Amino acid sequence: MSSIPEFTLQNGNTIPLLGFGTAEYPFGSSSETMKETFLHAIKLGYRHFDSAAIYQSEQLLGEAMHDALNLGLIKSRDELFITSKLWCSNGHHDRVVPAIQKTLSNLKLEYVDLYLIHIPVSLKTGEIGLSFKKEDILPMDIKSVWEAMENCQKLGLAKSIGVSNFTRKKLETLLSTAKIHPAVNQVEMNPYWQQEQLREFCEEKGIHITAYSPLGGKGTIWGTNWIMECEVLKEIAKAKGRTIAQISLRWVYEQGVSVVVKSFNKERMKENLDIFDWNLSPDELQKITGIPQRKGFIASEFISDEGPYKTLSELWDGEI
Ligand SMILES: NC(=O)C1=CN([C@@H]2O[C@H](COP(=O)(O)OP(=O)(O)OC[C@H]3O[C@@H](n4cnc5c(N)ncnc54)[C@H](OP(=O)(O)O)[C@@H]3O)[C@@H](O)[C@H]2O)C=CC1
Ligand SMILES: O=C[C@H](O)[C@@H](O)[C@@H](O)[C@H](O)C(=O)O
Repeated sequence: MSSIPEFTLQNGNTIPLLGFGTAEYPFGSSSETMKETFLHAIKLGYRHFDSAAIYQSEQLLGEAMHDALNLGLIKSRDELFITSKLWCSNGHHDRVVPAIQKTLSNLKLEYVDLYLIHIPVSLKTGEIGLSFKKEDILPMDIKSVWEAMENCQKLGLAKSIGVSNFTRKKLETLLSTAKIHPAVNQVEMNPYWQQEQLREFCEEKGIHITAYSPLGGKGTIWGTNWIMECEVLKEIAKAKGRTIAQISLRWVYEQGVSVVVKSFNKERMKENLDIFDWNLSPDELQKITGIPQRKGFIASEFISDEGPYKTLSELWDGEI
């Protein structure tokens, strides 16, 4: 069984540097086999699980954890690092604590290790889903939503709190009033979207980055095939006797961030864990740094002629 290195967050809590993504699109489509997949992941040595209210994976993750305890795969819940996320429809001050309480009841846990604002956009509707109306889109009131996130930590419902898909500008807004600093910003990061500037800013502020879609999210509505079809990565993989997925994951890991990768296939779940006892050469790293940059996940469903975000540049504060 592989042992996954950990990183100590600025609040002293530790996060395993490789985590298991639980988002399978369409959400809810694999619920019959999901629990077994999560249990198998625990058997293989995954300890960090990345969930979200919108993924419909919380309940099955909760059941898998329960089974893992009963089977003796883990001795206590504390051996796991569980992340979940606040969906946009709950991105309002008074909906945050009830939302984490619902998440905890789905997971059958007393606390999550990390609770994140999923996307810095709010929706008027109370429903968790992607089929919202354009007129429901609102800019998030970051100050009041973050205050409620801080309450989640103060109440012991989350050991750490953080954000996801936050640009530098939105982090600056948040930091200007935050009493508890975000421990993590979970963002897209892979050889096609290396996030150099955001990483530099977050490092300065002590905010740990978790990379999502490290393989480009191949096969999802938000992802692309760019990584898995990349010639530069293909060549490096061939020369090293590794797979493209392993090269991409190793590159992300070598940047000093944590990474969450999703595979529900037993062989690939094992393959993705095998990235710790070898490394990329300076020449290989340089070739990857030279890959022209393009962002895969653009969240175009939040763009509307009526606003608040009329263009991608407005939504992403000029970063794309
Ligand atoms: N905060 C946010 O907004 C976001 C967070 N996330 C989180 O990050 C996780 C990972 O990102 P995600 O977008 O799912 O994409 P990934 O980059 O992890 O890619 C997942 C896809 O790659 C396939 N795959 C996995 N491993 C391999 C391999 N070794 N070889 C070939 N194909 C492989 C998977 O298929 P298969 O299962 O068949 O192996 C799946 O189709 C998510 O599950 C979620 O938890 C993701 C997007 C946005
Ligand atoms: O976490 C995964 C993704 O963020 C996903 O939940 C959203 O990206 C959603 O598909 C969207 O397009 O807004």
